[in-house]
Amino acid sequence: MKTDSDPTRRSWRIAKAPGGLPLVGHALQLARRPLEFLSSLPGAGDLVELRLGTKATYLPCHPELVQQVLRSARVYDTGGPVKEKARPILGNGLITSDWADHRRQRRMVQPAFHTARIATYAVVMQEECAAQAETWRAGRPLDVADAMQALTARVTARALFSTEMAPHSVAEIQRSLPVMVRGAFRRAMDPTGLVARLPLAANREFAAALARLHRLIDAIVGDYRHSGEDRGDLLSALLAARDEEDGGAMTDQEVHDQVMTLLLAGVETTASALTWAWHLLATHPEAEARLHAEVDEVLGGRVPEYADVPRLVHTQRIFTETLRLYPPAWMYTRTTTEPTELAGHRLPTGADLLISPYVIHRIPEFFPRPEVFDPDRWLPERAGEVARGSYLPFGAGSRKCIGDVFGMTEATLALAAIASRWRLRPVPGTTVAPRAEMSLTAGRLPMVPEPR
Ligand code: HEM
Repeated sequence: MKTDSDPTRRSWRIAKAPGGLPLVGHALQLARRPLEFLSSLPGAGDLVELRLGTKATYLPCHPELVQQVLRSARVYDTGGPVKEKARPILGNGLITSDWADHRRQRRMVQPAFHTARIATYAVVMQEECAAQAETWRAGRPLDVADAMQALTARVTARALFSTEMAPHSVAEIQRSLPVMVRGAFRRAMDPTGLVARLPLAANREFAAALARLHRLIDAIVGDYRHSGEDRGDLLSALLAARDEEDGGAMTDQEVHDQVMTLLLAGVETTASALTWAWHLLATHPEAEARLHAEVDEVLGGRVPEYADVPRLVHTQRIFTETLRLYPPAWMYTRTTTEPTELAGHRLPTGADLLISPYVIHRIPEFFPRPEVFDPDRWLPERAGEVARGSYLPFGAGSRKCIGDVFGMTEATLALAAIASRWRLRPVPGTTVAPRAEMSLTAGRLPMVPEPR
């Protein structure tokens, strides 16, 4: 990896984003063409000020500045209007909690993602990936986005709850989660808060889906609490967690909020990235051929399992590179809790910052030929080309994705299980363009499976 130059001696370029309008500032540009607009800003400076309405908001366009923000979680806390809108949906879990409470929560949830636990969840991943590959029919087009969403919803739900309640709960989560995610995104994007209050069918569907999910999670948490067994799943780990400082357990409401948070954070992100991976493979035959060669060699026709993951190195590099080009968490926010200084620029309390892995991952200074899908840029001998701290699909610091290993393992197993049986071909005439929604999605992606 490249090393940093001394940040104290650096002279940072501070700039204002061009083209703001009176009253709305840059809000329309951000709402209409977020990826194009944000990606145009690193050319202007290392720290760029834009206005959302009348409020100054900052986009750090250099990895050192992004790292500084993400690693100072007390000063740059999660916050702002997006978090306030997420609270009624997610309650007070890892994503919505403030800095002080987050530390305690993270300590409690972390053991559920311990390597030994991931190995257990990998059994579910292995079964579901093989089952997904089984349902496809040669020559019959399928919506890959839909298939990947179904796969990751089933994996996450079964990793969470492994009991006899699983079939019903998995079906309910598959039905209600996408409605909940769409509704949450609409609310996050509406600065007025009015859309949520209109008597629209979409709002009624959202409220019903949210109520069903809450009821389901309440019932399952109640059942687990009653039985007291460790079923080896995520929920058992959450219920068993004890705070190392005060020995306390999480309340049912706290566990409930963590479960909602894990569902919202874990399903669509992994599904979007997997969908992009299939699109990239179909349009990059050399990477696809090497994937096929690797899965044939490592698996020899077997269903992939956890122990295979370390040997599926090209498969992992494909997913790593997919996350660079199309990071599902394309933008997230922080708000300052006290006056501070970034890049030598004074920021007041309450200043909002936008962190965009999508923007950083496409700056040529940090990723040579950034538009090119090149899984080999992650070969150990080429790792020096990538500037330290510039690869951010899972964030950084104390709020870094808790499900990063879970997601990587799931995606590696899914790519290997499916690629060992199928080659996915694009349906002619389909145009694919990234859509910056709750995740960075490809929208519907019809493809035709061909047996290998
Ligand atoms: C490829 C898949 C994934 C990507 C790209 C991704 C990305 C991210 C990012 C960027 C963050 C940090 C956001 C911030 O700093 O504000 C995050 C946090 C989080 N992710 Fe993931 N994630 C993925 C998969 C998962 C999975 C599978 C789970 C759970 C099963 C999960 C659960 C969470 C949780 C709970 C948080 C909040 C962590 C905290 O604040 O302590 N994610 N994720």
